[in-house]
Amino acid sequence: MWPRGNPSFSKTINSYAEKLSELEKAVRKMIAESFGLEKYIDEHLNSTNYLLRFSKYNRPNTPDTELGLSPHTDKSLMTILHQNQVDGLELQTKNGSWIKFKPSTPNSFIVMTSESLTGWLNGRLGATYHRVMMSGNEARYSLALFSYPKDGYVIEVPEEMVNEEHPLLFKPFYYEEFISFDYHNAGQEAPSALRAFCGV
Ligand SMILES: O=C(O)CCC(=O)C(=O)O
Ligand SMILES: [Fe+2]
Repeated sequence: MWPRGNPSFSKTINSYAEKLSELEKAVRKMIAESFGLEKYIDEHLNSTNYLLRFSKYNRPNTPDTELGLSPHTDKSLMTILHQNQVDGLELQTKNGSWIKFKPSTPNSFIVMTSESLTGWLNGRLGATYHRVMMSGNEARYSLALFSYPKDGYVIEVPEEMVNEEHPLLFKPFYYEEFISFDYHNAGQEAPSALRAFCGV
């Protein structure tokens, strides 16, 4: 888009991503604490990379509602989404119904748990199944920050997460191998690519 670069845009986006990654870390720390996993937090947070994705969804070609993005779970640890004033994100509840995400203010974010976090927590938090549905006359813009484990970091269920009530669900895995598996087995999306990849 900018063959000679755009330092000012790049600086703004970098500082946005930096702040958002702090939010992501704070939430992941709270989740880990709620499961008594304090001793793993520093190592976990320090072995994370981030990716910020910009998306534009054109307004639908028809007066009806159109699919903007197919239902899926993200493969990351967590995803934080921020959008313009045009809604469209929908989340599936446990009973299979879809609910619309309505940000309470233009500055609201939504934090979603994704498959790699499910893997680390031995399934104790599910991955959010979500999609984008477009209606109306305006384009939708969204920014998604994905957190994911660095190459070479083994995601292994902590022993504290395994007991009689919660038997081990996942073998240790590398994120990069999981992504590659998912890429080559796109049909395995639902219910869980992770289960297909490294389920016990
Ligand atoms: O645009 C959105 O709200 C959702 C984007 C999304 O689900 C994704 O990029 O994985
Ligand atoms: Fe997604």
